[in-house]
Amino acid sequence: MSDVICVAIGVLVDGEGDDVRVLIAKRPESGVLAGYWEFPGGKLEKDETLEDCVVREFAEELGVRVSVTGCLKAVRHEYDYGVVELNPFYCRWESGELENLAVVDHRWVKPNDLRRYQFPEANISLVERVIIDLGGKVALAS
Ligand SMILES: Nc1nc2c([nH]c(=O)n2[C@H]2C[C@H](O)[C@@H](COP(=O)(O)OP(=O)(O)OP(=O)(O)O)O2)c(=O)[nH]1
Ligand SMILES: [Mg+2]
Repeated sequence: MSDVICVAIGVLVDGEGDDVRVLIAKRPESGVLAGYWEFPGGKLEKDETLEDCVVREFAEELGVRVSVTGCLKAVRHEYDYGVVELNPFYCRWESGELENLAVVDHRWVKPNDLRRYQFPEANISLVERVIIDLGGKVALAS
């Protein structure tokens, strides 16, 4: 069996209660999962922690510095090009302004509206988890 592609992704959360929003980004129109909406992130590099990876990817893809506030359960999914392990983290914004550096679009969406966007198959259970986590008045670790 070929190696698992290890990926760290971030659910960047802003606001609280009824005003809570999460950031989603649109993948480029070429390459793997072209044009799908996603949580920003990417492949783990050598000698890097998953948390460092997600922070680096937000800087590279969207030009912002984020910090990790929590983690979600990892999910594995088999695509035709290989098995991907998504390691998701809750993040919060620290500094910088969002720019579409390596994504083609980004949006702040209400958790309940996430289902309107086309995410990769691997994200389906994760999207439901995020809606549950952010749907209540539960304060995220800060
Ligand atoms: N970033 C991200 N990747 C996802 C998500 N869901 C999902 O199945 N993937 C897959 C697509 C890819 O096979 C893999 C991560 O890919 P990526 O294209 O973001 O990797 P990367 O940023 O390191 O990009 P590159 O260096 O290969 O250009 O995970 C998601 O929500 N976010
Ligand atoms: Mg990426």
